[in-house]
Amino acid sequence: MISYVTTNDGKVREAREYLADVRAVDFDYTEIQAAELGPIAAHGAREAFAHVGGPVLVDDAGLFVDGFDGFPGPYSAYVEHTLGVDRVGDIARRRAEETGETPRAQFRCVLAYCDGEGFAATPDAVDYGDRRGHDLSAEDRGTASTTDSIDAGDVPVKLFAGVVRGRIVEPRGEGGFGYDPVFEHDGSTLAEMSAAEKNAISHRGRALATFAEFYAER
Ligand SMILES: O=P(O)(O)OP(=O)(O)OP(=O)(O)OC[C@H]1O[C@@H](n2cnc3c(O)ncnc32)[C@H](O)[C@@H]1O
Repeated sequence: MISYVTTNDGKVREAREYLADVRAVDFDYTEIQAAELGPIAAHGAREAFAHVGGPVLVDDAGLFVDGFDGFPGPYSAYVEHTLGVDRVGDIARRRAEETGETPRAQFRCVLAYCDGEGFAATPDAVDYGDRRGHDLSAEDRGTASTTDSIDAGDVPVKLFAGVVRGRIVEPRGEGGFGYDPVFEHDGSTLAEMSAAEKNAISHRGRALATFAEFYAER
C-alpha cells in the first residue's frame, strides 16, 4: 500500500487512475524553499516516510510561465492562494499582448517515492523533463516524462517527472483543479477535459505512468 501524501484531493483523484494500491494521507510535510520541484518533493518524501513508516509518494507540481522565467513554478500554490488563478492568467496574457508573444507555459510534476530501500541507479543530476518538453514546444503539444534518483541525504528517494506544454488562455471549463481552467493544451483547457483525458496528456499523468511501471516491477 502506497501513501499518497497530499492535502490536495484533485491530485489523489488523478493518482487513483494509475495506482490501485493507494491511500491518501493528509500529512503537512515541510515544503523547503527551492527553485526546482525535485528537491522540494524529495525532502517531503523523506519526512513523510519517517512519519508514515511505509512507502510514500509526495507530489510537487507547478505552473511555469515562459515569459516569467518559470514563475510561479515552485510558488504556484502560494500564488494561487494570494493572487488567484484568474489574475495569474490575466497578467500572463497581458504581458503576451504587449510583447506580441504567445503566452506559453508548462505544468511540471515531480513525484518523489521513498520506501526506505535503495535503488539500483542513483545519478546525481535530476532531470525534470523540461528539456524534452522544450523540444516539443513549437506546437504547444509536448508531453514528456523522466525518472531519476537522488541519494543525497540519508534515505534514498526516486523521482518521476512529467511535463505538459500549453498556453495561457481565458478561463474555460469546470473540471480539474487549480490552474486547469487557464491552461490550454491542444485546443482544450485541462478543465474542459475528463480526468482520463487530462491524465493522458498531463504532467501528473506522465509522471504517474512512469511511476506505475517502476512500481509494478518493484
Ligand atoms: O502540497 P500538496 O498538499 O500536495 O498540495 P498543493 O495543492 O499545495 O500542491 P503543490 O504544493 O504541489 O502546489 C501546486 C500548485 O499548482 C497547482 N496545481 C498542481 N497540479 C495542478 C494541475 O494538475 N492542474 C492545475 N493546477 C495544478 C495547485 O493547485 C497548487 O496551486
